[in-house]
Amino acid sequence: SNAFDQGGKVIVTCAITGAIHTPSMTPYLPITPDEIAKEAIDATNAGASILHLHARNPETGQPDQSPEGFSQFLPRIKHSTDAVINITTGGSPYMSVEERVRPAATYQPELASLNMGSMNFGLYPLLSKYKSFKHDWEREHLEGSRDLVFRNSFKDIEYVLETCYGNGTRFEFECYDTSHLYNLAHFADRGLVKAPFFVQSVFGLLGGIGPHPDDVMHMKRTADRLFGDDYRWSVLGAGSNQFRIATQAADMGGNVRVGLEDSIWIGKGELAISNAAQVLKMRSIVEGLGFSVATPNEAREILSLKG
Ligand SMILES: C[C@H](N)CC(=O)CC(=O)O
Ligand SMILES: [Zn+2]
Repeated sequence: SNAFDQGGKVIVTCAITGAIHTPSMTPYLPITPDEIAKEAIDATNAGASILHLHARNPETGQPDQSPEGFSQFLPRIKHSTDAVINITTGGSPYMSVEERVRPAATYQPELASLNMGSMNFGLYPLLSKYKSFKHDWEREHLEGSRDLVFRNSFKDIEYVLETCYGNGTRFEFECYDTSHLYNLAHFADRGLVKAPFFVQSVFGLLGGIGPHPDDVMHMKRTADRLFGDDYRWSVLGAGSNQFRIATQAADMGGNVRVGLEDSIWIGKGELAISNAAQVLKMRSIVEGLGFSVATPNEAREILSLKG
């Protein structure tokens, strides 16, 4: 189903910092717990109802998937907002699934991301855009992706499901291609995932499906055929495709994801100064289409979350 069936409500997810972009790419990437907490609270006040969260090393900005790393900002966010907390199990594509699932297993959030297939994860083309980096790990992070496989085997996916389902945690199913939709259908056939499925279709990440409007239509048509009314569709566009992809989907009643995890831009060649700036731009597009942004409780209703 989509906004047309959701009372004209569009769920805006904001992915605050992620594990793809690095500190030398933009001065606005939240790194420290204070920055992550403030950005998350501001994004919620701007209209986001779901916060997709990663942690980072406050000194170097390196992805940090330790429960301790998350403990530095989670309580403040929970205290200051009623946003739906969505903890990553993707972490950084260089991490093992055991390491990646620990924060979600520890904090038992309403939502956790679940990547629905293994894939090449091409970040190295970004190298040509930056002459120098503050930290050595940044260049290694990008260069290493030439030979990187983001591993999400059927066994890995089962492991995350088994680890989290008992906690009432539901999933943001990250689907980077139609094969990932079929993998989700496979787990649905096995009764290992419960409807409604929150499908986060990812466009324009090198190694996954492209950012062309036909790609968006193809993923939506495939999801409609495989899941009918049993899914809630959402999209994210990587990099400079973010707003074009989100607008196309919102026009079709789709839910959307923005945030500095997915793109550091607010417009052509213009850096976003905050996550809230992207949420506000997305909100004006959603309202311009005659829809309205869902509140956290409306999102809980639409996604059947444990609350
Ligand atoms: C393209 C996004 N970085 C996908 C993502 O958010 C993965 C996760 O955290 O599990
Ligand atoms: Zn993520």
